[in-house]
Amino acid sequence: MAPQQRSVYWQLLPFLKPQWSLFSWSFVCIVGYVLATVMLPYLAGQVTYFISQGQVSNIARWLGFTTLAFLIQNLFQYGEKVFSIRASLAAVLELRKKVYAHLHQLNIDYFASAKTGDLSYRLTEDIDRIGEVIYKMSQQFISCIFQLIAIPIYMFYLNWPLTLAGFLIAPLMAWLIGSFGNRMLALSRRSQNEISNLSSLLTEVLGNIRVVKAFAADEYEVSRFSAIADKNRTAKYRTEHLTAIQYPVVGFLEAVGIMFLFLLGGWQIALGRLQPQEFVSFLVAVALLIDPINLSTQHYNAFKQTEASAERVFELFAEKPTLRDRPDAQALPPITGKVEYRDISFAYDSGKPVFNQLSLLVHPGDVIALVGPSGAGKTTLVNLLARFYDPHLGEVLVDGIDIREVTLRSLRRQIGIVPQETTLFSGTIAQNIAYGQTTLDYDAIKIAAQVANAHDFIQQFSQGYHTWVGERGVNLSGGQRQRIAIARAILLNPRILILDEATSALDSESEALVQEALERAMENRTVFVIAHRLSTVRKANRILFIENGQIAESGTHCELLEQQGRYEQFYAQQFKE
Ligand SMILES: Nc1ncnc2c1ncn2[C@@H]1O[C@H](COP(=O)(O)OP(=O)(O)OP(=O)(O)O)[C@@H](O)[C@H]1O
Repeated sequence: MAPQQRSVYWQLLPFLKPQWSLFSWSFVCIVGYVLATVMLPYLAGQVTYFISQGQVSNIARWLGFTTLAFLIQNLFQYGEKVFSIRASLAAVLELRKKVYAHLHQLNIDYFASAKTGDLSYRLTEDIDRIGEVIYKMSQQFISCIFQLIAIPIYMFYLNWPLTLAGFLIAPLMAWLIGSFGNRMLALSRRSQNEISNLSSLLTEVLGNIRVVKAFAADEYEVSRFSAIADKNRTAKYRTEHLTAIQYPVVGFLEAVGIMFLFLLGGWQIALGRLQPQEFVSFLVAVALLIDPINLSTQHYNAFKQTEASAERVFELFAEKPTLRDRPDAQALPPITGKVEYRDISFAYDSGKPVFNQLSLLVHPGDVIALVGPSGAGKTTLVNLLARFYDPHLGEVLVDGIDIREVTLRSLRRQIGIVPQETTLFSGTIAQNIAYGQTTLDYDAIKIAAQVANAHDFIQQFSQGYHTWVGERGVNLSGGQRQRIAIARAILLNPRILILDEATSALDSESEALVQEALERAMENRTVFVIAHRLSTVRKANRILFIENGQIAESGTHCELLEQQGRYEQFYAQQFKE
């Protein structure tokens, strides 16, 4: 079989291997369980025989043996369940951690196109299904298969013509189960996609509920939701409908098979080729086969259905990060904050060049304001510095070191970023300020908050720095959130600071507090600020007017006004009240 046609389940092997000892113990218990189970028909035959002879003491003795067989069978069943659930949960935990860590390695571009709801569905529901299948396969399915092998062997030993006749129906059932399974996989793929579409829509719409409300788009959204939910219902119904057909068909065939056996058994007894107690043993063996047959049908279905989930999870591993640490990458030593862009050319995947041989030298402590029309490349310029992307030509150097030669972590830890919109994660204010740090230094957090003008408002909450924010936490105003973001950047004490000034207007008091916090944050650091405020451009050491992939003009506010070039025009439009 060609590797690409291999079942996706093969890719689970590396996650199952470390659990081999637990799986082995489970296997031992399964063998014990099946052996104890195979004893039962024989014991039932013996009990029947002594009942027919009226030998009470023998009846009691054989019933005692039967009870013991049941006890052993149940103890082994407990063992197989416990060992295999432990192994499956451990394997799934490893898989989930690996997928999540892998997602964090992917380029930032991947997340621009991927749907968050879909990703979270893959990491939760899909992986849970895989876990269930591993459990069912490693425990129940293997046990069923062993029973389906061991019990018929015993039946052959009892009376082979009867067994052979009884199993005429088996290939037909196997074929039926197989064809149901393939159809089930196709339907299940569709159903899974519909559920993940629903989850993506919910994440997108509920996450942007302000926009929905502002555009009075609630009816539009409800109808969009209804359409996808309806597709989801149809897909689910088709899967369940197939199951609804499958069980009665397989069940009916089983019933016909059993009737057929009674007929043959009666005939064999009449011919004197079979003892009545042997026929009882035979019937008990057949009864013991019903559960494994039914369960293996169910498990086969689950196995096929979950193949779609496994495909969706392993698809994520197929996404490869292009932006990663080189094998020989070293940690960036503490920097002074000198930045150089050397002959940079860069284009996004769309192919349209953003920069063409751009060069720029920034000295430690310089405050650089990036100004220019929308889409000129201001954000891209700082994205290249934080290495969210690599330039196609040229290099970005920090303190003379090409940033591709150092680890991403050591680079980003020395660059503070204050974005336009502050994201607060679920947690306390202190945890949000110290975002990404595992141990909290409350003194340092407090100092950072003081510099960022956040300490006073934080103190006003009854729980201070322990106040819960983010989802289900207190609501912070736009200005307060910005000051938390500033404190977050200050706490890292970075030599390079990137500020993306918020365009949304704050009230004048809040504005003044944010402005003051920013000015303090900028002190003694190299700062790149995507400027939207007049006060910022005035204070910058240098303004870069970016246009058409180039630094069209460069100088202080006064110098550029005197030049009466593009900046002067832009200034007249954008900044003058
Ligand atoms: N992830 C992306 N994928 C493809 N193209 C992108 C991406 N991000 C930005 N661009 C394009 O690159 C160009 C520069 O974008 P950039 O965001 O750097 O501009 P900007 O000057 O920061 O704009 P604004 O002031 O509007 O934020 C634009 O043409 C934009 O459409």
